Amino acid sequence: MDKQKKANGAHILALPYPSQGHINPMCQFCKRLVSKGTKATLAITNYISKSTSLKSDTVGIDTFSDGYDEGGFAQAGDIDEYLARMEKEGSKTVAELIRKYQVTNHPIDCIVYDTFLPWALDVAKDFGILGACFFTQACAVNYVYYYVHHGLLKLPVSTLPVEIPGLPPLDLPDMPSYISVHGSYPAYFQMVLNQFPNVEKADFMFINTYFKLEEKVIDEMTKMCSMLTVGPTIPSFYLDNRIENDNNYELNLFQYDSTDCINWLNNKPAGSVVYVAFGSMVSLPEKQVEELAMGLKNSNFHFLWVVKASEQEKLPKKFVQETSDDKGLFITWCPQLKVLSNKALGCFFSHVGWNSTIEALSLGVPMVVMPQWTDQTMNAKLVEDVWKMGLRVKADENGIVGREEIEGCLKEVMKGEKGNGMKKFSSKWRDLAMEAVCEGGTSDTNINDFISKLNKK
Ligand SMILES: O=c1ccn([C@@H]2O[C@H](COP(=O)(O)OP(=O)(O)O[C@H]3O[C@H](CO)[C@@H](O)[C@H](O)[C@H]3O)[C@@H](O)[C@H]2O)c(=O)[nH]1
Repeated sequence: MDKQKKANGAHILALPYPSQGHINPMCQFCKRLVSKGTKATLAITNYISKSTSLKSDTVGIDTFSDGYDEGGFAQAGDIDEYLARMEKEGSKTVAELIRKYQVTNHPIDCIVYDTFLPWALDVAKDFGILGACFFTQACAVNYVYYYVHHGLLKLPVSTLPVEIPGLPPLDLPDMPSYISVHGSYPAYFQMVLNQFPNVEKADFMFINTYFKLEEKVIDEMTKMCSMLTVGPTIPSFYLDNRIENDNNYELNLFQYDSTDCINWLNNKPAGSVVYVAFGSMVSLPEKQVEELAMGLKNSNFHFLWVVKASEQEKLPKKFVQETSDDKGLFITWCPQLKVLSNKALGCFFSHVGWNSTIEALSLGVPMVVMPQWTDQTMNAKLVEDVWKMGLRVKADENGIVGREEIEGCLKEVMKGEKGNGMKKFSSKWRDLAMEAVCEGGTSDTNINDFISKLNKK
């Protein structure tokens, strides 16, 4: 490396899976690296770049092709086709990106790639640069997939509960849905197992969790592959506040105006509002939307409900008329962290996507959880039985959660005795999240070690 290049410090190229729940943590991880003197460029797809106006003040943004420049996943329609073409086109266009930077004063030293895109490691190795994988989801979830990938847990599951070191005994509904409903979503299931075949060849393995949150399972999994916890990857303002102007997710795939909802929250008494949101992918059946609406209405708490534009017509009209304004507010997207950290918040009614979960843990907000699929079912188990900061609603035989169940769980968490215990646990997880990212904390130390190894190369 020549002198000029060395003086510029290391440059990493970050490659998230192109969805909101993967772009957010990867971009935040990049911001941490930048705050410690490393240059970071985050690659989004051509389609996302064309259809949004994403920009970041600190992280460079560049593009690659997933093979569907006119519509992304929706253009492909089929996940098998999407992943296959993304691997083919992505490998080519990420290589082009690296070549582009090679002739500048900031050549790429390392690709930090999402474990959902394991082919990126081959691209890194072809160029003789470092490859670091980044697991977005909880360690517990990934350990179950690891077990399946290595044949340590045979499917369909024949003996219950499943015993895996570092985890509580697991019944079927406690595991990721691809396992409990064996044969469901085969392409997605293959994708989560495909995180593992080449993982040992990665130079670093990062995971978006924090040590004290998943201590036992991290210790177990680390015996097999040496994971470095780097989470929670949420804006610094909400935890250690060491990074200037890092108070929001910058790369939003959904447009929104936050003024109204924050003003609305600011006028509500402390702990009085239920925040309802289901991340970027879940689409609830109309019957479930109706039961949720009635459960909220009957519980009589204030609520702030994120209903994406594509879902709005499922809302019962009478309910919207009766509750709009003072009792409830409907929005199509919001700055979730600003909402979760508002004093008016009492609890988070969530689908338990991993980002929403780790955000609630980091901000000390108790949850009522209604998992739908993928990792969410296992996250729900952890929230209720391991971290004890939330309640999981129970569905009927048709998979619908009724209004009484929703009302009962909301009342318990907001006002009940169990709710008081959950609030205490929530504060504990918040303190430990803070500790992990503050100077000398486990995540901070892992990030520092990575940077010093990177700079020595
Ligand atoms: O109004 C909103 C709603 C959400 N968010 C943010 O969007 C992200 C949503 O992520 P997550 O809670 O993980 O949900 P999904 O978008 O549904 O994430 C998908 O990807 C995750 C990571 O793989 C999985 O854990 C989930 O199950 C899967 O649905 C979070 O950072 C939220 O803060 C907002 O900013 N505003």
